[in-house]
Amino acid sequence: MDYTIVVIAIFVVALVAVGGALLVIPRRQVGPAEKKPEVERSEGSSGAGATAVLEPEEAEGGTAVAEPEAPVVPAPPPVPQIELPPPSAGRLVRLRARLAQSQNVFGRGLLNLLAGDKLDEDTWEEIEEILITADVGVTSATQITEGLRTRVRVMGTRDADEVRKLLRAELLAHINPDLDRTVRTEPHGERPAVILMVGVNGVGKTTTAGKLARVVVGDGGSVLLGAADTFRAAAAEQLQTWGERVGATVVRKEEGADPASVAFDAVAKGLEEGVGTVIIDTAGRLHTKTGLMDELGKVKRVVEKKSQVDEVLLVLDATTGQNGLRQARVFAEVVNVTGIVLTKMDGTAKGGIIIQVQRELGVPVKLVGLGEGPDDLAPFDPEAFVDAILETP
Ligand SMILES: Nc1nc2c(ncn2[C@@H]2O[C@H](COP(=O)(O)OP(=O)(O)OP(=O)(O)O)[C@@H](O)[C@H]2O)c(=O)[nH]1
Repeated sequence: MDYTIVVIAIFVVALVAVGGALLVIPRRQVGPAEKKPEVERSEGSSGAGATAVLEPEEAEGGTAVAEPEAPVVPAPPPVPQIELPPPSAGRLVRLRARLAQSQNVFGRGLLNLLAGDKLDEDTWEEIEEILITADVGVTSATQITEGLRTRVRVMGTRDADEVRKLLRAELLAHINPDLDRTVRTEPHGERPAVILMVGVNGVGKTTTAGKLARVVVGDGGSVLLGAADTFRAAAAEQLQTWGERVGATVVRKEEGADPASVAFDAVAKGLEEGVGTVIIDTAGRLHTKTGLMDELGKVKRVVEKKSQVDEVLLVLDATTGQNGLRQARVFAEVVNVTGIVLTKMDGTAKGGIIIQVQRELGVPVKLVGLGEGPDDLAPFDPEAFVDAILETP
């Protein structure tokens, strides 16, 4: 009997022990699975290709329950920002400080000498030298000095303001304010105006083509750019960027393609799109005069099958002085240059080049580059230029 009671007691204890264990074990197993899997999105996870990263412990053994993936919506392609550049009017006035800064030596040097105690032979020689140093050219420097000397004598004045006025008038007369400096960008009915940019590499030709496109757009026109400088692939690339910024089509071909065919296609496309102005950048390598003549002559002839060429703008780097002038002469001999663009005027004290180049080529300076910024190209205004040189308010 006692034995039976002992056996029953052992059985009951064993039953309780097994039951308790059964109750505890399932709980432990449920624990980790209850935990929600953490899903971390990589940067920019809103777009396509977002990666769910599992925590290491879950990846090892736990049953990770991933949240349903949100439908992947591809990011829209970036819309190029089309800029609206400022109009051309008043640009030189805006950039006057830069001009005044670079031409300061030239203007102030002259004014200081003229305001000195004595105006003798030596002083007049110094005045002439300053003008020559500023690239005015020997002939013009002599004429300006003589003209000023006569005016000062006739007026019998040494008053600083009066002398400044006389110098202003003399310089202005040599820059010739009466020349027509209009850049002909206006279309002819259905036909766009065509502008050829010529000049040696590195003078800022491609940049100027891009800046000019902005001037035209800023003035309310529409533009197409032709990358006929097929010599350098980067030039077409550069032009493409300029075009995109103002929403202009750029016609280009592979490196080494025939520049004339690019120019022809550009004008044809310009007609088709109904744009007002087609600006064509050319390579104009100065390897030989005959080569240059062939290349530019062909471009011009081919373009003229579609439309007249309204402007041939010769781009010159103002910092290159006499070298630039030599280049200018060669270009003027091979193509009918209708206007000059002087770039990098912000980087030289030799603003007198304007007088010399106009005198040599008989062609007006129409635009000046005064910096690397996209809108640092201004229509040339003789009065604003002289006032900046002399810092006249
Ligand atoms: N400071 C200053 N830099 C300028 C001006 N105009 C152009 N540049 C710079 O001159 C450099 C040469 O300009 P590009 O337009 O590439 O010269 P390019 O004549 O077209 O040369 P290619 O494309 O090789 O024919 C660039 O760094 C321009 O930013 C200007 O008015 N002032």
